[in-house]
Amino acid sequence: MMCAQPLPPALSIHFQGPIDQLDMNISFDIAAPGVTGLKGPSGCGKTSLLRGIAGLHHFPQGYCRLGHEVWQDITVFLPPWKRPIGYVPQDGGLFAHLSVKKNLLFGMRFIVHKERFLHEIVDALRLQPLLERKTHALSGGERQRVAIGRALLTQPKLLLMDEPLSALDLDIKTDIISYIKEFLEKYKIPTLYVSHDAEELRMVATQLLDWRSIQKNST
Ligand SMILES: Nc1ncnc2c1ncn2[C@@H]1O[C@H](COP(=O)(O)OP(=O)(O)OP(=O)(O)O)[C@@H](O)[C@H]1O
Repeated sequence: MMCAQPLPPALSIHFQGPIDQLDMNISFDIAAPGVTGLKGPSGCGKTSLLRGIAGLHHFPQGYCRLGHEVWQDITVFLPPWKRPIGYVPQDGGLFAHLSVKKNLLFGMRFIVHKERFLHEIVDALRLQPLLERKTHALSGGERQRVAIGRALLTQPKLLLMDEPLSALDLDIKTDIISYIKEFLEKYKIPTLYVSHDAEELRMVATQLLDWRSIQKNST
């Protein structure tokens, strides 16, 4: 009789070794899709961890697997453009030479029902008045909303969010968190969500990771 193989963890990470001044040694598995909140002291390496998962840092001893797909091990290192992720960096990482609408459309080429999907996200993130603007003419909170919209519109297999709502005030933040949660549940996108704000993490996350619990002692 065939036995069903247990499903692998949704995300499995081990990064060890130096990048610039940082000596990273962390290891964790995330068992199921959902929003995993990550907190830790300033400068501990959270952004560097996300960049490692995105393939923007190459830790000397690294292992990174999403579901059955290995993105990094001793023989493999997938470049960032081959990793189906959505990444919302702290500064938004928008393309300065493109309008808000063109930023949003970037990466949507494989999405069906494009117009309807775009309309839904623009509406939920209140981006309609910004669509023709250049990104240098946006406030911090506007940049963050555009960056979130751009990441969601690619329907990634993994979403990495680094302080994505830090510039928004509570009213709009609460609405946007409700929408993001609904979206991620609908499309079953595992998400790693970094924030210093305990209340924000409580609202958005289905589980929490503390940096100290994933950090391994160097030998
Ligand atoms: N480009 C860089 N060159 C040199 N050192 C860097 C660079 N970027 C980050 N670091 C250093 O690496 C360490 C980890 O930085 P990182 O941004 O990953 O931390 P963080 O936990 O995200 O911090 P914060 O919560 O303040 O955003 C810090 O000591 C930082 O000074």
